[in-house]
Amino acid sequence: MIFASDNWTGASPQVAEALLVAAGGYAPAYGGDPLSADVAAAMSRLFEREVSVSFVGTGTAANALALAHVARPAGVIFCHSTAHIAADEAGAPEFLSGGGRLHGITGAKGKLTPEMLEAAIGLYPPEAVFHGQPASVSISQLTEAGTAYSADEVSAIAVVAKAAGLPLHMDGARFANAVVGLGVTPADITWRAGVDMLSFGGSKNGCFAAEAVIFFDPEKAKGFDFQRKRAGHVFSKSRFIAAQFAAYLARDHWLDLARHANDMARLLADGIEAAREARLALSPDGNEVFAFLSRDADQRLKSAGALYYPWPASGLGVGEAGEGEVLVRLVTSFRTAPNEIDQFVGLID
Ligand SMILES: Cc1ncc(COP(=O)(O)O)c(C=O)c1O
Ligand SMILES: C[C@@H](O)[C@H](N)C(=O)O
Repeated sequence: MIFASDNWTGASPQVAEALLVAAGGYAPAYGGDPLSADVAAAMSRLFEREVSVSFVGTGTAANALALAHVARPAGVIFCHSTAHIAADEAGAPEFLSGGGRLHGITGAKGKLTPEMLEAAIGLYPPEAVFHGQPASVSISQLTEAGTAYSADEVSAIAVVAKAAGLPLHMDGARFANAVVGLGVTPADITWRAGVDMLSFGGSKNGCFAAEAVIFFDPEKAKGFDFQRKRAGHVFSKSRFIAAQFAAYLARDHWLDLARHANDMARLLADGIEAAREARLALSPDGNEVFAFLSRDADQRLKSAGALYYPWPASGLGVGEAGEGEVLVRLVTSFRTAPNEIDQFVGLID
């Protein structure tokens, strides 16, 4: 019963096999290999328009470098207060952007609302040199609450960002889970909805370490690779990141992996809803389940070897844990087995 994080999960056999095949022979270094070009073409097909694709090694690098690329002096990056860029990246966005600051907005279910974003931007009038100047907006898809923005919700955020002249970034560490959960195309919830830059994550969903920054207008990617190089993310053997993505995207393998993870999360959420010693905090849109467990159930689960994290209620908009309860995050993955769910549910019933 491993529900700590999809960061704990290994790699898909198809991705592993592709990496072994790519290990043979020679190939031009630093992105000049044919496989890297193939992946760029595959991503353009996937997003139904020409896109630029830049590989990086972690989701944090993808986020921080994308936001650094659009940074401004005394720039302010608007995001959710629980956003990974605010809570779990050790100041990488601020550091790589040369001192940009994050302005956290606490909308329910891990989401920004257009109204809250507009109000926050309004706190930084252009002539107010003391407060800094708006630089960008970043949303997570899935959010850190395991929820997904609908295409209309993304569009509404983009309208406010564009009205203020701000680029919109999407942290897609779990983008695959959002696409499957929403039943939409990748284009529908990105550039068609006004997203300018996407951190396209593969590491949590079956790759070893494969992340990419996608610009939906390749013109706006000019100069980005200098950001990437000086942060040490221009890979000498780029073909090994490319090989992972090639296998990941082939025949929609990435969606199959995410679909299984989401299905397991739904199964888990249904079991929690029916249980006597647990209650669901939020209905999952992807592969993250937030639940209140009784402390007795929490103890029983841990004694049985279940692994998961307690989770702060702030930003979820679900209220605090009651007396004798604990709020936890349960993350499923492509490797989660139905019998793990059955075992977990059997211990909270
Ligand atoms: C929502 C979200 N964004 C970004 C990241 C960053 O990824 P990494 O840990 O690879 O830097 C994570 C990590 O799990 C995440 O959960
Ligand atoms: C840092 C931790 O939150 C990680 N991003 C995860 O989702 O597991």
